[in-house]
Amino acid sequence: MKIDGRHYRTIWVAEDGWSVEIIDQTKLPFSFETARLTTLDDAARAIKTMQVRGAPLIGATAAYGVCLALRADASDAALEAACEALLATRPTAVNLRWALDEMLAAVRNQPRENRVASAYARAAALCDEDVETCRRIGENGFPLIREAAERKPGETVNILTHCNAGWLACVDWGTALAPIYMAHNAGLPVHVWVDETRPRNQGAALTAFELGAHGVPHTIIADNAGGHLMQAGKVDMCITGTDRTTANGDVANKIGTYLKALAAWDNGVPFYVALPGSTIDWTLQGGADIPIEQRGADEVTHMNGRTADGEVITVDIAAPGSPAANPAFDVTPARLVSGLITERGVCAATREGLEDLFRNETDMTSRRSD
Ligand SMILES: CSC[C@@H](O)[C@@H](O)C(=O)COP(=O)(O)O
Repeated sequence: MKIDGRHYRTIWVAEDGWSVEIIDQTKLPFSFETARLTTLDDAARAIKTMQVRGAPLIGATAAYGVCLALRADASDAALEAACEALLATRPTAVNLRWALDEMLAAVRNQPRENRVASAYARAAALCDEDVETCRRIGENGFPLIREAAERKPGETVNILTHCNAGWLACVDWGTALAPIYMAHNAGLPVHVWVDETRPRNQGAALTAFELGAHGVPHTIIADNAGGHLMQAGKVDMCITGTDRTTANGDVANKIGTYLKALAAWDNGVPFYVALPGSTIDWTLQGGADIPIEQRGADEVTHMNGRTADGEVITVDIAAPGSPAANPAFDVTPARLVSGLITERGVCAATREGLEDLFRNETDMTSRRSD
């Protein structure tokens, strides 16, 4: 997508042909900065500290992390150690394990002297595939918005989203936001309610930033406002992303997604979840088994912001000394999900729905656990 007229992906190989550049998302929305990754540790740190985040982008960064590790040491032991280190960075998004499996499959049987080139080729292909996958998610979700527009001619379609599942969370386009970009580009009148998404504010900071950069009308709301807006008839549909979807259609996504799905259910508002096939964990039969990342209490007790002087600072917002808990994701049961928007089409959030679209993948288990 474009920033100030220049097209960016969220991750790319630098002009030197080997180091990896990312958009540093910890600096957004106040400044647009890129960062350079030159080692495995850089890549692991970028994922852990959320310079890059969002399920598909975590996978893409891990793929390049393997490339950087192999440049230093292309042995089997180093390859295994790199995958272990990257896998340990964040537990919930299954795209991380998927991407590492893809990288292992691409390089494991190669002679050492070929491994670096094979790794870079596979990582680049993974990124290209992610762009195409997200574009197709956009195409497949677009008719849902068009149909909503047809039901209220001349009026704006209001879509609520949670967290950031836009191009900043992927390599380009996004998942939940891709259909919205397609609808906006096609001239449909869309408006997005952007949940601020405490504690890290991915909605207020990232979703609002990228929608604004693309000229999509949007309004940031406090996380607790969605239910009220739905009761007032001001939400036509919700679309979110997901970090892991289990074989029965349960979806893990940023904390607070479940409450939005409950409110949508109670108000008869369609609740769609957009995802690439790489986000499906066929090894899990239900959401209760999804590992939920527990992040630092400081993210709850503190907030980043910019002062009137333009300085970006962190401030305390909680009673000093009070403990805080920070589960970063929750699970929305499949029964609350109106449909899953994938690169292969839209399906019911059921085992049958997913298997119909991804028949070839249903026997897929992690290559690492073979
Ligand atoms: C296309 S991204 C889907 C999810 O990864 C996204 O909605 C989300 O929850 C991201 O969480 P984050 O903690 O910012 O990585």
